[in-house]
Amino acid sequence: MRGLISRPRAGIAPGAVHVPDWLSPAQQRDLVAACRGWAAGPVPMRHTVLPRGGVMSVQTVCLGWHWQPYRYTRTADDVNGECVAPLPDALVELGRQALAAAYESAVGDYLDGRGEYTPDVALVNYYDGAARMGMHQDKDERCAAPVVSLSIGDSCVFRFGNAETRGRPYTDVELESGDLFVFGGPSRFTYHGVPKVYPGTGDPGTGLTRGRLNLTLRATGLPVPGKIG
Ligand SMILES: O=C(O)CCC(=O)C(=O)O
Ligand SMILES: [Fe+2]
Repeated sequence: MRGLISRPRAGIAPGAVHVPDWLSPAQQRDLVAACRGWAAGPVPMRHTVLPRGGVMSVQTVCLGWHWQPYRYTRTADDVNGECVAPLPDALVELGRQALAAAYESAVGDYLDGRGEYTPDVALVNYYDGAARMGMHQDKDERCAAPVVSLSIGDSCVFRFGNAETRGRPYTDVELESGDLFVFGGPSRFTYHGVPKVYPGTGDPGTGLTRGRLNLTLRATGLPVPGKIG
């Protein structure tokens, strides 16, 4: 929620930047409406089942590629076998703007050999009041391009740790609706998680009356269909 006192942008670790209130209220409303559509299909939003049978409390729908622990596929074989919806160009563009906003004049250090950032997958995560995400690394990608994370709705504690263990040292950052968090470069493989969501803290004006939405953009490094080289 936009408070009286604006929160400053913060470098949390080298390559990890928190930009509060980055999305405008209109952008948040548009993203909530779009997420509702993506959650409906062709692959419905669902709780991901982990390899040892555990079920994530967070619900997820993917765009561009379908993510399951350890792999990306074009079809959602663990859900309904349908092809995932494409990643909209508007989200790629938003990812590029996010990178520029986070890294400012240093953005060039985080771009690929072509001087670009081209995410090809978005995970849309929904947290109800009880959902959490354990400490993990985003490491199923064959590409070290930064991860862009956008938050809408209820505030949460985002725990940003270290690249060696799930434990300390870590920094707890409160992510509110509209906040951007980017981690790349030396922070790209840092363990992170969401130990707590604060129910009822989101502004219903976003269109999300309860819970928290997170959009995570990543570049998988996997081949683009129909493109050679
Ligand atoms: O919800 C968040 O802020 C983090 C999501 C995340 O780490 C992931 O989807 O890999
Ligand atoms: Fe993650």
